Amino acid sequence: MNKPKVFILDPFHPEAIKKLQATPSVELVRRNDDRVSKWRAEADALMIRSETRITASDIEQTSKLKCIVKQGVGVDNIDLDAAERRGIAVCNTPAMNSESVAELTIALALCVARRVVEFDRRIRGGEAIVRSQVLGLSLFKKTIGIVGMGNIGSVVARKWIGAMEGDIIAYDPFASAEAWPDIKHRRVSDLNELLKEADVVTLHVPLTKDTRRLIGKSEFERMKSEAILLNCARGGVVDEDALLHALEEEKIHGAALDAMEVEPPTAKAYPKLLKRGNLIITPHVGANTLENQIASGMKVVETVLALLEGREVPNRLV
Ligand SMILES: O=C(O)C(=O)COP(=O)(O)O
Repeated sequence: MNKPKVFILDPFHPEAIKKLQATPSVELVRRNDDRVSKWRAEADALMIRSETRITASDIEQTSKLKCIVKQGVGVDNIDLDAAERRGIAVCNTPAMNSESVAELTIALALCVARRVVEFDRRIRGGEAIVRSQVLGLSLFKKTIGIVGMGNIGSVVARKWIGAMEGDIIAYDPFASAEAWPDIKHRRVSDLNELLKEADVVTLHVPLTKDTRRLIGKSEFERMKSEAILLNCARGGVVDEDALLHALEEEKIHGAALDAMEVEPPTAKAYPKLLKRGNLIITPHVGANTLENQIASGMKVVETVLALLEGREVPNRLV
């Protein structure tokens, strides 16, 4: 009998690949293999991250695909309805990257507040900054507004309390009122209330039809003039034209984006945004820590092997 074939379509940590190579019951087809384009016809299992898009048409063309296992949380790059129609299991690795994404979120908050990247850029550009003429903002005891109080949002809250001793306002229409009893936070049912009161607004929601452009022109109008916006979630959640306008008009102190509508973000795609001094852009690396890549990669492998053996897994979405 032929061994089930596992196709790896995105970059995975070598530890995870080694583990699969050492599993005699499966055959591995890696991204650099010529056969990789044949995944629709030949794959029993797919391993992906958020780079590869799996459309309804891709799924309809598959002949024996049993599962798609996505490293990370967001599954907006997979047509879940099409997978469900074909009885293809889709799994992710929930909560595994929370610490890494939350760390980057806090790092970006501090960098924007204290203008770290802006100063570095200006100094490298040859400017002799007069330090008495530049001020940052302190985040000590400031209020963070967390939009999406799930696994990642809750870790951001813990770190915020630990590092800044600040308050938490959370907006999450899907979390139960009893969620996170050990984290001191105030839940609001109106996003506007959070936007009005938060010194830092941070987004930790999936990209869905309800969250697309959640933060647009009127939301920026409601934010404090010293507010910082952080997006380590998905590009589509922020209206990027409205953000550009808010930064140009100095309606907020600054922003940081680890996720953008066009990735990788380039000067060609974002000629004006990339010129803003009060904006930090990172290339969707919230989950890119060595520790998380190893742990999450191994979790994906474990999930694929379980599904191919017909075992149930708790991280199955459809
Ligand atoms: O967890 C997610 O959804 C992420 O965005 C991380 O995706 P990545 O594994 O870095 O492609």
